[in-house]
Amino acid sequence: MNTVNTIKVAVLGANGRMGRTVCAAVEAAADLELVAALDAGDDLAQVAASGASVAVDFTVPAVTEANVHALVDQGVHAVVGTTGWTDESRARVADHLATSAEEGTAVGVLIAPNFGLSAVLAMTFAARAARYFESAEVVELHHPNKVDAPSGTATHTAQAMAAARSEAGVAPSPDATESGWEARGADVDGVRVHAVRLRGLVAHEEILLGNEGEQLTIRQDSFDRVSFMPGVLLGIREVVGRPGLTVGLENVMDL
Ligand SMILES: NC(=O)C1=CN([C@@H]2O[C@H](COP(=O)(O)OP(=O)(O)OC[C@H]3O[C@@H](n4cnc5c(N)ncnc54)[C@H](OP(=O)(O)O)[C@@H]3O)[C@@H](O)[C@H]2O)C=CC1
Ligand SMILES: O=C(O)C1=N[C@H](C(=O)O)C[C@H](O)C1
Repeated sequence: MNTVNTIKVAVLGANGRMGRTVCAAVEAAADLELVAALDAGDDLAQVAASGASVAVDFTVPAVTEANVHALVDQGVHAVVGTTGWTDESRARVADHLATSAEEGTAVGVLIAPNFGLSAVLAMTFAARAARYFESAEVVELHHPNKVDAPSGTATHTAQAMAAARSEAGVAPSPDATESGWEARGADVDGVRVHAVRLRGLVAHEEILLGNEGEQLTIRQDSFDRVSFMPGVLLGIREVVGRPGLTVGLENVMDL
């Protein structure tokens, strides 16, 4: 379907697990039109040439930042699910967007470590609960084809929990470990994050919060990549009206 009101969408990483699912979801949406499906080796100039106003990036951590800069240069809005972002790489994108806006092109970029509703809610609940518990740790569990660890979702979760704990003046989680630190997971702003890679899994996260005599466990499970699609489609529809950088779907959903 091709009407004047459709949003024209390009997908980067279109042959990947997420990219294939996004292409199918965009093609099935009456208000969206898939105009370009690009993968490794394709020329990104094809994005603007296709008439796309929004590009969705599900590629690999090594290339996603360069892709986003190229999209901003083309005046194309970006919805980014690829992981591997840091404070520094996000700041470079924010600077680029500000310069682009000053020059008259107001582009929006949405970077979300997880587009699944259950994951977004789990992260939000975890951030709210984190200051009420002495101990806080995160376990993320994924399929063994995943190239990065810890997951973007777990990193985002731990950072939000750490910020809430720091703001509330909560002491570091108690831990008497003297040796074998490699078994205690990654230290994300003081919150330990453990990564499991197991055949049969898709994407799962467990947030563990403990006090003397009690525990709160927040768990979310993504059993199928279609679960990310409502969030991705929401991001496409929203990003065109949100110039500048937005990080996290929770901000688009006003959670
Ligand atoms: N935010 C969210 O909700 C979610 C995020 N993710 C994240 O999305 C990313 C992709 O995951 P997944 O689909 O499983 O990974 P895949 O490896 O299945 O897909 C990545 C695709 O990107 C391609 N690619 C590599 N370089 C480029 C490039 N320069 N331009 C265009 N395409 C390129 C790869 O090609 P080739 O194989 O030839 O290198 C591959 O086809 C990961 O970072 C993952 O963590 C995943 C699920 C949900
Ligand atoms: O690689 C994946 O599969 C996923 N990656 C994202 C992450 O690293 O958090 C989102 C989800 O967990 C699936």
